[in-house]
Amino acid sequence: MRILITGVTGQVGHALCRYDWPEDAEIVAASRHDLDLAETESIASYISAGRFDAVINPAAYTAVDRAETDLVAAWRVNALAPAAMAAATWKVGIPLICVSTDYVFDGTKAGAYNEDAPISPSGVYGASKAAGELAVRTGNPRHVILRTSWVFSAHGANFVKTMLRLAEERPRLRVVDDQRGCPTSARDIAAVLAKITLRLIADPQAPTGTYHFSNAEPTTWCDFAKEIFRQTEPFGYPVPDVEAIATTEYPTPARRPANSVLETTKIERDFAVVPRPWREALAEVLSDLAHGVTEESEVTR
Ligand SMILES: NC(=O)C1=CN([C@@H]2O[C@H](COP(=O)(O)OP(=O)(O)OC[C@H]3O[C@@H](n4cnc5c(N)ncnc54)[C@H](OP(=O)(O)O)[C@@H]3O)[C@@H](O)[C@H]2O)C=CC1
Ligand SMILES: Cc1cn([C@H]2C[C@H](O)[C@@H](COP(=O)(O)OP(=O)(O)O[C@H]3O[C@@H](C)C(=O)[C@@H](O)[C@H]3O)O2)c(=O)[nH]c1=O
Repeated sequence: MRILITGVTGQVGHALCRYDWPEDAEIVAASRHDLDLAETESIASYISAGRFDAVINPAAYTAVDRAETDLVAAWRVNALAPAAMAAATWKVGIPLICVSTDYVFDGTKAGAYNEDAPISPSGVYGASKAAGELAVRTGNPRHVILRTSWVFSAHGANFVKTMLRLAEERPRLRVVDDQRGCPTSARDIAAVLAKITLRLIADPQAPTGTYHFSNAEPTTWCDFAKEIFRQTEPFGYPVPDVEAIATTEYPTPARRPANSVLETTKIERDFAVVPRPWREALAEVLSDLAHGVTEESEVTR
């Protein structure tokens, strides 16, 4: 079986390429150079020529603040490209697995968001991802949209690596303590995406639709930062003071949801997925970073 993976230089795409796929899986890892998703017209021919059995699309325009002023570019990659992929995959009769975000919610709900909760994105990134979701839902009934949140890994850009970099530069960090969510390891997301993809390829009756997946145990960005430094202290990394601040004290171009905790019971039931606590996944990533396993090495499969 041939599986196309996009966004392979990113956190999730890279983890997917390093996943321990079964022997009979041929992974086609498409970088921007192979398939530029901003060139919407090229997507259909690439997919129809590829003779794939499934497409996994973690590629996205993920610069949340930059998207506010780079709207067309964000919409091209996050909305138009998934639309073209949905049409192309439906035409050749294969499933499409896309990744979406907790930022489709406005964060005003008190508890965790389930898959049926109304979406109401507050920024361009979230809105463009929501449009991509809609296009996938309407374009290919054999789809899974996996919403996740606060992704981190040893590879690529993320909050964990930002905190470690800032700790080298400053003795004191100020981090918002009134936005709640669940940090999620890219490696864990990749394992879930692989499981779903293999099931969809093997079973035409496999469940489809929208699913939430994150690591377990909601937290705030501030407590996430504190835990990063608690865990890195034994490695001899600098440990800054972390000051809890309100969102109003850290103005950003894009508004982030105050609560974007995702409820994961549906994916646990339908795909037998068991989310582990993010602190456990964080320990794995920090250990990789401390031992120089940055996962930057070339993907060979
Ligand atoms: N990061 C996060 O915290 C979260 C992410 N998500 C979603 O998860 C998915 C994976 O995110 P993550 O791995 O962190 O993203 P990254 O930002 O790490 O990677 C994005 C990937 O998309 C690729 N890409 C961007 N534009 C294009 C283009 N025009 N053509 C081809 N490829 C392109 C990038 O390629 P290049 O290197 O060439 O730019 C890169 O490989 C995304 O769909 C994102 O919306 C959901 C929740 C949280
Ligand atoms: C660097 C920094 C950030 N912050 C705040 C800003 C923001 O509210 C929060 C997170 O900051 P970041 O900009 O790193 O994260 P952000 O880009 O908002 O992360 C999001 O990325 C997209 C792609 C997603 O889909 C989301 O799930 C989420 O992971 O922390 C501080 O309070 N202090 C700091 O020093």
